[in-house]
Amino acid sequence: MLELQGITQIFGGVTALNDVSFSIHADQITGVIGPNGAGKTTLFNIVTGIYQQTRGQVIFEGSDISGIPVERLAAKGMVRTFQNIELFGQMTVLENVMVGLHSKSKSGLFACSFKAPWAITEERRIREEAHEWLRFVGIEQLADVQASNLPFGKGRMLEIARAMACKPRLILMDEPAAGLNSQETVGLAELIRKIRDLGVTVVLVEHDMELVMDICDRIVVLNLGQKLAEGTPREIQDNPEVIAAYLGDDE
Ligand SMILES: Nc1ncnc2c1ncn2[C@@H]1O[C@H](COP(=O)(O)OP(=O)(O)OP(=O)(O)O)[C@@H](O)[C@H]1O
Repeated sequence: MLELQGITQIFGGVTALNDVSFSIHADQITGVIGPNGAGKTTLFNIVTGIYQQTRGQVIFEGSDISGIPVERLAAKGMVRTFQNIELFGQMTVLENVMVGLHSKSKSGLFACSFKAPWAITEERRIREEAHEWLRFVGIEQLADVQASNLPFGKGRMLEIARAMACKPRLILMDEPAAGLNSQETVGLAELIRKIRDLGVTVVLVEHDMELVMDICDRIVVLNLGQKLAEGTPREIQDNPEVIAAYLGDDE
């Protein structure tokens, strides 16, 4: 579904990624892990068009998407969430999801703002669909709250609802558990599984090893800008090189 081929990223004198290749399989949850500075965020930024890699190719469903900006990737079926949640703070929770749906609707924001009859029906449909996504992530009761007033954990759920409203085939999540308490992290794990079970491929960069080992079907380990290992959670946990470079740090 997504293939990274020989990705190299050099910033000035720093080689952040050095010839990294791996594939993301459809309908699976893949975790990208590694110590601080391993190159995880850089890799996400390359896949989502924020950085243009020095060398290598990013292939999504058979076509090269290198350098395509994130807004255009959503139309191709790929969305991402950010480590620092990015919401429209002055809008309500519901409106934050509706914005994403409007950008895909036939009538668009212009017709809606002039209340054309077909746009009113469309508006009703979009509102209902937005409610469904809020229900899906478990925050429907907060639909009318201003987004800037949301507690952090709920904001993260909203960001995921908004991304899912784009009906992606692939969702990339940058440290989705960062800042969540343990109860919220359990809820996040359930939600990520539910997303996978809808047939959406999930890739996450994450530091919470318990979460990664619990939910991922596959794990890719980066270290010092290179791929150190890939495999199932069990294979990764038993890999001596991974233990030495990373997992062993906690012991
Ligand atoms: N825009 C940039 N300019 C220069 N160097 C950068 C830039 N972005 C990242 N780097 C360097 O590239 C390397 C990889 O950084 P990156 O943020 O991708 O690692 P990471 O695995 O995401 O780390 P963390 O877990 O701390 O978020 C680091 O040495 C970092 O200092």
